Amino acid sequence: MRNIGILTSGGDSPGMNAAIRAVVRTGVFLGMDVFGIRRGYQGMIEGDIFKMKTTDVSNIIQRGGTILKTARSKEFMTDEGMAKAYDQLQIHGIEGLILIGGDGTFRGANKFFEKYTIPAVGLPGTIDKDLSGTDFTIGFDTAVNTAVEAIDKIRDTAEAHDRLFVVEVMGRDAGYIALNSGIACGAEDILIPEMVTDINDVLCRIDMDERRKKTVHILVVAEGDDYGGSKKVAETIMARFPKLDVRNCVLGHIQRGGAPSYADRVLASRLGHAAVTALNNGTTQVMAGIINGEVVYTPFSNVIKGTTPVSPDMLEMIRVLSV
Ligand SMILES: Nc1ncnc2c1ncn2[C@@H]1O[C@H](COP(=O)(O)OP(=O)(O)OP(=O)(O)O)[C@@H](O)[C@H]1O
Ligand SMILES: O=P(O)(O)OC[C@H]1O[C@](O)(CO)[C@@H](O)[C@@H]1O
Ligand SMILES: [Mg+2]
Repeated sequence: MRNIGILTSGGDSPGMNAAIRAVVRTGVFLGMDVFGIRRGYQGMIEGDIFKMKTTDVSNIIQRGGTILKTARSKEFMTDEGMAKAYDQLQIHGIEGLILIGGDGTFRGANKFFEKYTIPAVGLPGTIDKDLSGTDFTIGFDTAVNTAVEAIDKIRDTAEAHDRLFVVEVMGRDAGYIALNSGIACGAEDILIPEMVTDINDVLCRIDMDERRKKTVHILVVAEGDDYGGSKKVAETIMARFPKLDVRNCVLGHIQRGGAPSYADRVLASRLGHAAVTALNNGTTQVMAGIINGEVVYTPFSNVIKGTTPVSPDMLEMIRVLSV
């Protein structure tokens, strides 16, 4: 393969730049021309494509965001949009694609391959870690560390005022950021989409904490939790415990930015290198991931929407440690 394209798609995640760097440098090392496609599939449709040099990826390994920019493209979900994207690949002579994104990005890639047989290899770039086929996704570690830093600060002020905080972290369909930041910050409770939230149980645990004279309560809620978000949880608690001083804090997009952690830089570098090598060897429609320390390739169709159930031992541990 002579010419390959690379794009980032869906929500950005810290470490995407490190992945772009690894892809460009591996491609050039293998004698390929690597074309950057800006703004994900939307840029592919619009022909926002340029040839990348190894120096274009200098000094980016430590930077958050994505130098290629990203987008969610409604147009790519139409036949006309895909046809325009294919035309642009033909114009630039691009024979294969490296896609850094999440489940939606890979779903799109499979549809595109069915129509136009352009081979693609993916890298898991999402803070949510809502993909099977890899132990970690690029950006997850950094996002959890950002959440931990923020929740630690919230605990300081909560302690000063004897307050209860309901903190919402990202995770549209997966509770891994909530689970891991909650454990790391000693949260009193953690609400995640993988478990049906019984609000009466949550209220009971607060009641028990009150009897034990706990003065600070931190509840970490994943945005995708089935009860309806942290605001509703906070309102329900206020209604049941009018004497408690309750605050709600939504951490939001700060979790998507910032310098990637060392773990995300290493993961991105390994997967970027592995993905280009695989594409060059004729592998297609797979996502490169790392399981138990080894690079593995999982077909896009198996990667799509995979959250692993949270182990009951982990939940039991959270209850014990928050006594
Ligand atoms: N069924 C589909 N057909 C064609 N294209 C799709 C399809 N699903 C998703 N895409 C394309 O992939 C893009 C990215 O998908 P999505 O917005 O779901 O993000 P993602 O890749 O899952 O990342 P994240 O969830 O981490 O933000 C979409 O904006 C769309 O252009
Ligand atoms: O970029 P947007 O549209 O605000 O998307 C937010 C969503 O993206 C994610 O950050 C994943 O990329 C989710 O955690 C969150 O629900
Ligand atoms: Mg997704």
